[in-house]
Amino acid sequence: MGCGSSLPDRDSRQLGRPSENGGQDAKNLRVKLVLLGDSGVGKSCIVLRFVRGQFDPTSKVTVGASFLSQTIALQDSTTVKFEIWDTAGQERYAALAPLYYRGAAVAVIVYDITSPESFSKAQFWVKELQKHGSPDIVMALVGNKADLLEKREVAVQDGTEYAEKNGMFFIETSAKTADNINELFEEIAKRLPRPAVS
Ligand SMILES: Nc1nc2c(ncn2[C@@H]2O[C@H](COP(=O)(O)OP(=O)(O)OP(=O)(O)O)[C@@H](O)[C@H]2O)c(=O)[nH]1
Repeated sequence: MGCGSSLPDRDSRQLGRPSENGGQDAKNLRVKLVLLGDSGVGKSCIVLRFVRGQFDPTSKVTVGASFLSQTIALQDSTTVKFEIWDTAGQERYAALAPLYYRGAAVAVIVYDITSPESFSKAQFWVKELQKHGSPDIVMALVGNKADLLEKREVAVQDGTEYAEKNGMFFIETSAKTADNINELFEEIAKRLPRPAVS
């Protein structure tokens, strides 16, 4: 289960079913977020860094999917509770992905800046979500492992341009150094549609 392998049972469920959104008001948002991307790009490590502030260099592959939640407070005193579904990137689990992205308000599509194949796979997931995801889904494109600069094979500009063309937010992160991890989730939180106040 990747970087999630060291998580306590209380918060981690393998092969669980996603829950529907709900239980939110204008000041306390609750959003379902799904992470998609090739195996090994660092999805589990991004979640572990965001939720626990940890990094596991011996991270193992995710089986099925795992679930974690984390709440952040924004400057306008809004809180956002992210219900995070970290999907398995291995091809054998691809058919399960719709279970996790269906009804998701946010999709974070991750590639590894040292792997052009993972960038192609990210584009596959963007197209899949454009066809089958919620029409108003907020999508973020993430180039992870930004600490491996000397091994970079995907230019920043390629990520930026692809994201712009597809109406996505783009950021490069490092789960290893924590660079831009909190910023990723804060930026997503700012872009969420706010529920109408009655
Ligand atoms: N240098 C570097 N290594 C990273 C980073 N993020 C993850 N890794 C390493 O990349 C490998 C895969 O990370 P995971 O988080 O398990 O990858 P995943 O995308 O969840 O993979 P699946 O579970 O198979 O879908 C592990 O060895 C991590 O230690 C990063 O930002 N920098």
